[in-house]
Amino acid sequence: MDAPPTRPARPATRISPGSSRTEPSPDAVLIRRTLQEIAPVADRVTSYFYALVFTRHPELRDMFPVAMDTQRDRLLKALLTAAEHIDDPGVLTSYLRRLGTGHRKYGTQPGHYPVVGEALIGALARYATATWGAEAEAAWVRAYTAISQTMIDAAAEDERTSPAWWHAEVVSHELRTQDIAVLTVRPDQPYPFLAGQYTSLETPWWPRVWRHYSFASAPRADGLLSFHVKAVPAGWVSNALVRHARPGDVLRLGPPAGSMVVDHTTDNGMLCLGGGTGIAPIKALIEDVAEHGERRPVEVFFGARSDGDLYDKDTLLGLQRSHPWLSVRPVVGEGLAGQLPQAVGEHGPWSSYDAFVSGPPAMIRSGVDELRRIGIPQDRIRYDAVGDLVGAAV
Ligand SMILES: NC(=O)C1=CN([C@@H]2O[C@H](COP(=O)(O)OP(=O)(O)OC[C@H]3O[C@@H](n4cnc5c(N)ncnc54)[C@H](O)[C@@H]3O)[C@@H](O)[C@H]2O)C=CC1
Repeated sequence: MDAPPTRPARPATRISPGSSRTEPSPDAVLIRRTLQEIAPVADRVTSYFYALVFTRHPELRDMFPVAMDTQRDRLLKALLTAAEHIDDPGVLTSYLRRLGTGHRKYGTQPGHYPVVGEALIGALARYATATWGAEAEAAWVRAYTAISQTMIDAAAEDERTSPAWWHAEVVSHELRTQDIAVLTVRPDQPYPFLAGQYTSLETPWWPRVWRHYSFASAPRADGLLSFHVKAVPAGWVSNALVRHARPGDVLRLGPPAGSMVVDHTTDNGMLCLGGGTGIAPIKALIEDVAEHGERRPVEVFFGARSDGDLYDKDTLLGLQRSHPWLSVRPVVGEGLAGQLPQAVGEHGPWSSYDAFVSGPPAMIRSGVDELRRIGIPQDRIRYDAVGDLVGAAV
């Protein structure tokens, strides 16, 4: 799941606009103006921000991966995203709380926040020269103080009930295709999560490089967790997991996250689109419905580029045989922008269904568009853009 960014219509973990205020506050106006000004030079702002952090506080360098190219802008991006939505406390608070608890696994302490705040202000002052001044600085200081306090409080609260991370030993590694492996791991402590959620994962081969993976099973009585991993070109973590991981290796897991979960208070039908290894959390959702003894219709479309890529077809067809309420339709095609959503459009009607979409970012985008087109309201379409969680909040 070393996946590129996406911009779906209702990301469960992304901050979206929607404030009840009609007029932005003066602080929000200044913050947005600053953000607009730095947007064209975002790369330089990012480099300068990290240079400030590491030159002033070299001891913090060890908290970040050795090679920062893939991850280096996550922290800054998260902070800028949060600041942009400073007027939207409802959405912002839950985002920041996740960000705060998710940072526990990096070893983040309350004392680190002022360091980051200084670097943030330093980088903005240098690159947003047209907007910068006493007022803009005061607006940013207020925003950052609120942001960091929410993160610190959430981390402190989480510390009372959860570890900062879990160790998990690989207990099985099954190569399903040349590039796809199914890994099962045993966490060292109970790991509570909901079917459809994902976690962040670090391998021993790439310390401090974390990637998101969805759980491929609902919570199990034996506590084991499973993941479907596809080795993607230049994907350090995914290649390590597919080609090097063996039983006995120990990974680290962050906390669970994501809202692509089953609402057990309704018996609406479920329409699930899973593309490639995006079928993993859909399989977890099916198991969840089966365990709850529900009889709601579950219709799954499993998209893959070729027959060989339908690596989990037998498991899904097996589930279909044991559950009369479940229907699984494999959809195969090469490079097919639009084919999976089209298959959904051709069946139906779906207007009384809840929808779940999981897969590559472009598939999520076109899938969500198609689902809306066939009449499923936005608020009944669930997905987590796993490859593109703003700021890698977990
Ligand atoms: N919770 C989630 O959203 C999860 C997402 N993923 C993501 O799923 C992806 C899986 O990668 P692969 O197995 O290589 O998938 P893939 O690239 O082989 O594509 C899988 C399916 O999606 C379809 N698809 C791709 N682009 C499309 C588009 N623009 N419009 C319509 N359909 C499109 C393909 O035709 C195929 O049917 C990764 O990006 C991974 O990060 C994986 C697990 C969970």
